[in-house]
Amino acid sequence: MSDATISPSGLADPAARAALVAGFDAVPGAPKPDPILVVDNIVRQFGGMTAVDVQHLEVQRGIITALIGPNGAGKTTFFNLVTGFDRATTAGKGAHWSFDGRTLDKTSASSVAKAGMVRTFQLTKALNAMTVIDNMMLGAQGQVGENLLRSVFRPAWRDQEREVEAKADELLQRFKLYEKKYDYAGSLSGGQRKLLEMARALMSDPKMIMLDEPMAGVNPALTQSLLGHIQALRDEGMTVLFVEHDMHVVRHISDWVAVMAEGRLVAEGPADTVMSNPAVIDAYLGAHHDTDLGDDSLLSDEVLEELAEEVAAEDAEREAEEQAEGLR
Ligand SMILES: Nc1ncnc2c1ncn2[C@@H]1O[C@H](COP(=O)(O)OP(=O)(O)OP(=O)(O)O)[C@@H](O)[C@H]1O
Repeated sequence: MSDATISPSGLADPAARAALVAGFDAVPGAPKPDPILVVDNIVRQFGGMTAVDVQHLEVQRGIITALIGPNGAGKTTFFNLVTGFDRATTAGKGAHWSFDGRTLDKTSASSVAKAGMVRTFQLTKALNAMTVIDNMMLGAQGQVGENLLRSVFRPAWRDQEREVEAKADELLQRFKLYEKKYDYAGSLSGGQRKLLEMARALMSDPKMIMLDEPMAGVNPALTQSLLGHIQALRDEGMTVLFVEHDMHVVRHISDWVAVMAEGRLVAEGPADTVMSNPAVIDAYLGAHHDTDLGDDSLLSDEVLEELAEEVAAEDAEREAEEQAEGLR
């Protein structure tokens, strides 16, 4: 570890974080002083379509990194691959990724979670039909044994269960869900479910948490609360990697931003730098994606002119086609 890396108490000090990220090159695949996740040559094809082709990515320990990109860029597929929920087309053919120094290429999803890298999922129907506390207990599966039912017959299990429940209670208090402990997860609001997903992920004491669109469908008041929780986790020393479409959120909490487009990593850097990077603007506009990049100044005269030219060219092409049709 270099001197620029995190202190045991985490990177709560904004100046320390700014100093740390100032040391990274703002280029795709940039090396970092103390990466917790290192990915090489991870490719995923579906039929003839390449959904992910990431040649090298390092995620720095102890900070919040946002993974952004237009719809279909491959962000969720990338999450699935590194967490063992999907298999790279290059598996066994040069794909390599390691977490906290441990190779994960051939590791199952549950082993990845045990290694300390957890991701959130939308609550499925099955989980909606369970109570909040049962969801939490499920999040701790690795601790009470691979198979909860089998564990029932172990004498030590009851004690362990009590310990795990105490931990669940603590997390539910922290995420303001304790009053809902015995409610069905399906009865929670969208925002509360996001909080539950996060709380459940924390049951396994991860070193890194991966959040897939944590703010989607959350009302503004709860968004603030979720953002606060994410920042608090980082301040306590956890590494956060999150996918998000809301660029205001990305600007607000990210220490570093990685950008994917058409499966590839196309840019990296601090939020302000990345969002004014022409490759990023192209990726979003080129995908005809109407994402608000969170800063109207991005729509410079130059960009507006380019857009007007593109629209005019498309109109002219359409007119020419219509005329040709008319002549037939
Ligand atoms: N199981 C699958 N079978 C076939 N194609 C898939 C599958 N999963 C993803 N894809 C395709 O791979 C590409 C990347 O999808 P992915 O969901 O990873 O993108 P994303 O960046 O997460 O998009 P969004 O922001 O819209 O969630 C898309 O073109 C998608 O249609």
